[in-house]
Amino acid sequence: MEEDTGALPRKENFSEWYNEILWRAEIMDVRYPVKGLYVWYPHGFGIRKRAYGILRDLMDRDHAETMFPLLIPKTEFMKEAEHIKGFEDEVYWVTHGGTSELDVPLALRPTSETAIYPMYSLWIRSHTDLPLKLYQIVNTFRYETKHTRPLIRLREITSFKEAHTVHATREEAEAQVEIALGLYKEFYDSLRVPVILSRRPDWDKFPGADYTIAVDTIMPDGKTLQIGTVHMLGDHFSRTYAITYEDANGERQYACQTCYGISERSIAATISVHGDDKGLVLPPEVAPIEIVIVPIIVGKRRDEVLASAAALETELRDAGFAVKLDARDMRPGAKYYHWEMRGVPLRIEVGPRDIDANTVIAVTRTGKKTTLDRRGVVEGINSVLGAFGEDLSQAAKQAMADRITAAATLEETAEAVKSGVAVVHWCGSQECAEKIEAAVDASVLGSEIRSDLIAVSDGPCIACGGEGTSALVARTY
Ligand SMILES: Nc1ncnc2c1ncn2[C@@H]1O[C@H](COS(=O)(=O)NC(=O)[C@@H](N)CS)[C@@H](O)[C@H]1O
Repeated sequence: MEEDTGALPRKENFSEWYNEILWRAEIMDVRYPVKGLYVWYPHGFGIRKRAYGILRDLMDRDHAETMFPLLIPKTEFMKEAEHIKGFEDEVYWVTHGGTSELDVPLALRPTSETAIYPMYSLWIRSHTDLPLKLYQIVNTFRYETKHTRPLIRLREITSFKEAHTVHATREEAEAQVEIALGLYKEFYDSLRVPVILSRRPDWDKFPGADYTIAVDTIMPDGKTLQIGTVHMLGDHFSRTYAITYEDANGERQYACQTCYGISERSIAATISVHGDDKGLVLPPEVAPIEIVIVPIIVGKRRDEVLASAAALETELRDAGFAVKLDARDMRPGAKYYHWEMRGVPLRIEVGPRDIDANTVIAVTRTGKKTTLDRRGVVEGINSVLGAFGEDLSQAAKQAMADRITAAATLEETAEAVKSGVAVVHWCGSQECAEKIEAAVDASVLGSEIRSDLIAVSDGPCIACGGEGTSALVARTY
């Protein structure tokens, strides 16, 4: 990769900062010659690998991972009316195999309900087959006509984790919605990304679902990014795809389902929420390189310093850290710049003075400097990295809190959404939502808000004065 040493745009110019950080920190190459498709650089892929490793650990608690085919026959895809309506403008179709036309066109999965549920119908016979909880991490394809953006709005979603669960009763499915939301909360806590949960208005729910609960974060420019969704499907799809089971009394019942998805927007949020003017700032949990060791070479003690640094690298690697010794023939400052750009959480400096004092200097990516005893250095580093992660969580939470404003009128709402999220009272009607959206040029995101940064209350709808409850209004990605 060509090394560019020019300064990054300031993060306050978020759009320019985001575009530039993707290549300067070697996340994605956006030069692939198909709109909405991008290429992972190895460093970016390393972040994805670790983030999705955490996601898999969470999902594997009580789901099984599998993989369904990419191509979906039009006959199956066209069965669920609402689902089709929601996706017909976004589906890619395969119409030929080689030079011969296919008798049934095949859809590239935009999401996999219509691939999976015909198989669920074959697999599920009795209540003893339930609950069934599967997920897959695959690429999906959506012909997005809005502005495409790497990691945020893709035409090939390369990291689409979709879970599809089947239950004997609606109560169980409702409980699964809560479990899914808990898993997503844990996942984003690991990424140190604060989230707000809310129920999407009916016109914004997943096509074919009863209701959708969304997980949003607030990006540095004040716009929200939907970084996960959980859908209660009820028996809509089980009726369409004949997913039935025999209950304990031998009666045939329709199953009740949920599905929930996360994409590489999770990576976009991590990069955007934590990054600064010097580049990426990665939580230790997802950093491809957690620690970089920089030897401070001073004249005649060069060999001694390099040997000490190499011994430290081995000890830290054996302790399980993703550690790298940067012994390049380069000024330390240039090395600091290189690894700060790539978001390495911790730098360890080793020089002659440190060898004499039997210490090392630990400097976190956000500039906190600690002198650690060389003996017990692993414990020292663990506590420094733990504190660093907590600091990231706190800073991100404070940044989100600073962007949430209670608004009692349309004017106050219009002001608040310029820099973040407005919390307003809304009666829940589509008519008032449209009035609010037209007046403030932002979207009614959702109600039934769950966030420890927002106190939900009742009050007069800011559009009609009727009985309302707290709802989110914001500009969105
Ligand atoms: N074009 C896109 N690019 C990147 N991420 C996307 C895109 N479209 C949706 N997503 C992400 O994928 C998540 C799940 O997508 S979804 O349509 O809401 N839900 C589903 O497809 C369900 N079948 C979940 S299994 C969304 O919450 C959003 O975070």
